[in-house]
Amino acid sequence: MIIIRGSTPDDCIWFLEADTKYVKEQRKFWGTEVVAWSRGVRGDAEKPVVISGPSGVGKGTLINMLMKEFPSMFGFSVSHTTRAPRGNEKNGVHYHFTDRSVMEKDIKDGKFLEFASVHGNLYGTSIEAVEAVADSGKRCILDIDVQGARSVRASSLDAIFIFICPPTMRELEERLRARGTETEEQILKRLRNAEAEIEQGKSSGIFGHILYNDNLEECYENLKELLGLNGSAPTNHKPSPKGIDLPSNHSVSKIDNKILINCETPELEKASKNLIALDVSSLKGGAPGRTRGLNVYALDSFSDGLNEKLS
Ligand SMILES: Nc1nc2c(ncn2[C@@H]2O[C@H](COP(=O)(O)OP(=O)(O)O)[C@@H](O)[C@H]2O)c(=O)[nH]1
Ligand SMILES: Nc1ncnc2c1ncn2[C@@H]1O[C@H](COP(=O)(O)OP(=O)(O)O)[C@@H](O)[C@H]1O
Repeated sequence: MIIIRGSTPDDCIWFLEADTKYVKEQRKFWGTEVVAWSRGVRGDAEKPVVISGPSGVGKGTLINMLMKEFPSMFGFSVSHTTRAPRGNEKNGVHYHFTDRSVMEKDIKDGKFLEFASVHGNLYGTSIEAVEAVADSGKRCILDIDVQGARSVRASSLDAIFIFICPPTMRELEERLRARGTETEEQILKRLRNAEAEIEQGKSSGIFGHILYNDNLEECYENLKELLGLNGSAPTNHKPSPKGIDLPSNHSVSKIDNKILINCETPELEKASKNLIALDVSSLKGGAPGRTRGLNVYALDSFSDGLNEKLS
């Protein structure tokens, strides 16, 4: 672990990853030794939720309902795509609309957690998209296809996988047509792909949960239930932790899983709260990009609190 002096509180603690799942994965991918640094992020993030299903089944509708009812709890992973925006879609909100050449280069540079060619266009989840949601203290929702879900399943991201099924193919076709966002040719392509997607969604073992979206309200209730959101409004949204100021003069020691930074403040009156503890016992090594679970707090070294908190 290194602490960078003079950096912002959110950017001052970094970990060198040794043999974490991510490093092993990247070593295998590149066929060479890999050095990975990841930023120490205080607190933890809840498991991301991966939602898949054929075009027109209602994924977007269900996700919107969830985000509307629990705005402080969920954040959407904004994917990249090479398809053209629909009339109501905003760049950076619904998707990052991008050129194929740019996206292919970013994929090559390892910026994507997963990507797939779907209905003739390239779609992908950037590592940054998922991490940005987790940084904001929210639970990340990914709307991705079955191939993407398979890649996420094989990655270091620990997630919940949900597949949404239509009641019938006929109903799926009606929804796609009624939505009115695709040309006839695109609708037919999406319907052709839907059969294989449903087959794989049900049988591949990727998805831990399958929900039928027949009646929308019922399906939404079932979704909330499996996310543990039924009943009273959840209160487990953690406030963002406050920043810490790292002084220029300090000494560092280690007791068990706690790293203590002793700040040398010359004035006695300022010398209470002069010890910062970094509890690394719950670290989740695990880039991409971040090591989560770091617990940082100030200790008053002149009180019994020190012994209490360290015992
Ligand atoms: N693998 C992958 N699939 C994605 C991503 N973003 C969207 N998709 C999937 O691409 C498919 C087409 O999405 P879209 O063009 O928005 O059409 P819609 O499903 O009819 O709303 C859907 O199955 C999405 O779940 C992504 O980042 N990665
Ligand atoms: N249970 C449902 N019953 C009827 N229409 C639905 C239901 N769920 C969604 N829809 C409608 O079907 C269309 C496709 O839904 P959408 O959320 O865009 O699907 P997806 O994101 O899976 O492509 C939308 O017009 C939506 O309002």
